Amino acid sequence: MPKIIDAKVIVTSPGRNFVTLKIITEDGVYGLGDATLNGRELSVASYLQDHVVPCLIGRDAHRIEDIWQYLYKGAYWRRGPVTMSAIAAVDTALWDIKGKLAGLPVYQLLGGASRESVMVYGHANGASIEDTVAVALDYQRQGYKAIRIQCGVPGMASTYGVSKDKYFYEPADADLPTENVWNTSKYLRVVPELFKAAREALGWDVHLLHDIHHRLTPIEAGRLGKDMEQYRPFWLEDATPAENQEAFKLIRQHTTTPLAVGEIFNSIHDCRELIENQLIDYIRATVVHAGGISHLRKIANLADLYQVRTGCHGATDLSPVCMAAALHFDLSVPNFGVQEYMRHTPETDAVFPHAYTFADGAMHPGEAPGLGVDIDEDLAAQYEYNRAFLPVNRLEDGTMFNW
Ligand SMILES: O=C(O)[C@@H](O)[C@@H](O)[C@H](O)[C@H](O)CO
Ligand SMILES: [Mg+2]
Repeated sequence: MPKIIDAKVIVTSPGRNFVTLKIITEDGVYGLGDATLNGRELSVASYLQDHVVPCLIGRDAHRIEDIWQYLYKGAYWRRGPVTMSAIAAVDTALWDIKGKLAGLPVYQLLGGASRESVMVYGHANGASIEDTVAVALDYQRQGYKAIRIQCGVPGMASTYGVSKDKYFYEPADADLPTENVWNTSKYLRVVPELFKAAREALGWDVHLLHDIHHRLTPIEAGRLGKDMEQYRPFWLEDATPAENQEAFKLIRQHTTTPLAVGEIFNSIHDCRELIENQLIDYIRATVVHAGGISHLRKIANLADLYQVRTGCHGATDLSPVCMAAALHFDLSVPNFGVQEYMRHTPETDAVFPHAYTFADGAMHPGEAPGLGVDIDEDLAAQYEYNRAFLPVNRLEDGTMFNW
């Protein structure tokens, strides 16, 4: 058996923070797993270092499901983003090891490719409608078949999803949370205008997506969905906070615009009600925050029964290790929908050399055994952890609101 003899937690910050688990077996084969929880990174690093690593030593790296159950049931305190990100890191690293030992890319172990490559969506954002459309046109020229569009709201100083740098969006930008201001009625006016302008400039052959970031009430979301139907969005994401999943019934009653939810979900139990009641069209859970490849497959299998497709979260705070794992998963599942792809900076790519590639609006995980992603530990050591927070959001009268 490939016995686990060591596991290290590597914290690095090549432009932003990443936590990576490296599991090493007796014969020197190792695997990597992403454990990054944006803005709360060190809690997962400690969970792994102090509470998980000691339990891994001496175990058979081939027994992925057994180790998953051991960590999940054994912790007693089930679920939650910290626990599930830590378990995800172990699970991902073990799939990487299994692939390397088998001499096969992970997608082959998951049943093989269900498609040639996976469609990804890029982020076009700008301060104004014109800026956003110009960036979206650039994405279209680069071959993207799906583009998320977000623009600044007139009369507001800052808006979620609109960054200083047009191409490298990074919301965790300060060592104490930045405070943003929000006005729903101004926002509700600008989004249909943005989509109208984008359809006029980009045509109808490209998929257009939009992220609401949990900021609407169900009835506001229903109205926006209805206003947007004429522009045929691919999806509206996170229309309303998803703790109250009943809310989606109200949205559904009012619109046929497809709905996507789930980037902050961490287990199948968060997804189940929305999927079984057919209240969503795309499930956004991904490898690092939802218990790893093993657990995400269970979510996808449940979703497949209800024609709900996958749309894995793929922001820059998910490391290239998560991106690689997501691509192997995407290539294999029957009910794949789309994969989010926000490019990492060259500094991040240098720390995590990887086999995955982008061409013609789609990505492929490559044919390297395992996940096809590595970590340059010497380079990683040069980038010290940098405390960084996601912003908070207030209404104009000062009320704390959803970010
Ligand atoms: O859809 C998305 O990519 C966003 O919602 C993310 O940028 C999200 O805000 C960050 O990943 C939070 O860490
Ligand atoms: Mg989102």
